[in-house]
Amino acid sequence: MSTSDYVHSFTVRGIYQVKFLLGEGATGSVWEAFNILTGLRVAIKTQPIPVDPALPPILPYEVKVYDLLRGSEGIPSIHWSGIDGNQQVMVMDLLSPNLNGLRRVCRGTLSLRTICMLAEQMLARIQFIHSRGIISGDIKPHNFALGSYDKTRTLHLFDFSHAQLFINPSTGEHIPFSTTRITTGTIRYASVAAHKGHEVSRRDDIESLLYTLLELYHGRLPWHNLSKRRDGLFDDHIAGMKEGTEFRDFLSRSLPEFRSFHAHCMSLSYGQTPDYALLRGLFRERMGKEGWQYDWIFDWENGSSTEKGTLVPDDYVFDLRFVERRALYPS
Ligand SMILES: Nc1ncnc2c1ncn2[C@@H]1O[C@H](COP(=O)(O)OP(=O)(O)OP(=O)(O)O)[C@@H](O)[C@H]1O
Repeated sequence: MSTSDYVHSFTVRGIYQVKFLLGEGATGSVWEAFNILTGLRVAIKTQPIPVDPALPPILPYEVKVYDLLRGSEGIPSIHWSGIDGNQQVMVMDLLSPNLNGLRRVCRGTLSLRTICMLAEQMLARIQFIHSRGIISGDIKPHNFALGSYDKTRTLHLFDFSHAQLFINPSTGEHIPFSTTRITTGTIRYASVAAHKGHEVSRRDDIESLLYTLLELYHGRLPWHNLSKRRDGLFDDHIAGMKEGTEFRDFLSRSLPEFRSFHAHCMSLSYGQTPDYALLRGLFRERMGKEGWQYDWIFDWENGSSTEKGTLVPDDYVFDLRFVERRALYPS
């Protein structure tokens, strides 16, 4: 993070004082701020109003999705949204660093115990959004984070800029299958069907969750280097790897839980409801077998007791903004 990230200082609606830049994504910038009346710390996502009025505004779309998901555990609350100056703005609950940053703090990989606890909450979040007729379209470590204040044990799912309804609200029916879709989301975690331009459904979120968990556990996926390219040159190659022997070999060297997870993903047809309980059961069973408790104390809080420890010395101020900037633009 460069020093220039700290000199930005502006208020939103005269109430929220921005402190610093938390991160930047494809659709906007996210800032940490506080309410000058109450002191409450919040996150603010901003996006310049498109110069061309024909361009669809993405942030108001995301606000609508949050509206449909309002009030549930593990989904950040929106405090205010609208236009301030020349920006679209969304004021939301402040979250902790995302799982990609935390994996890096833990020297690149997370323990199986932490993976099992995360899987429990990740599946609950995904099942919830699906129950509201929404698919994320962008399940990845970067879009999960623990909360702040009294929610530091609750994993949140956020960033719904790629979300879509899979149920047509007027007919109540599943959107029809098609094969002309442009691949959206993040290539590294995209499902094979998404690579092929097939319309996505709940199974694709679940397949992306498998890649997410595998990366958190192993530190990298077989197509890691290829997926760093931003020009899309290797996208087809990555799709081939996901279906090919390289990934099957990778899975055969991995845990039986992930192999069963993968088998379930492959068994799902378009429009079919995933068996969330079956998937949760895989990790619950492992927790039981190992005699582990769901205490929600994750690797990054307990570095001293794990063999490899974390990258953060005990006396260091726990500030992951420095880690995250590199995570967004990996070398
Ligand atoms: N509520 C929040 N609290 C703390 N950090 C947040 C919050 N929302 C987003 N961030 C961080 O800000 C960065 C960008 O956020 P986000 O992923 O929402 O943006 P985006 O433009 O939609 O990104 P993408 O390119 O993944 O679509 C990420 O590092 C994320 O962890």
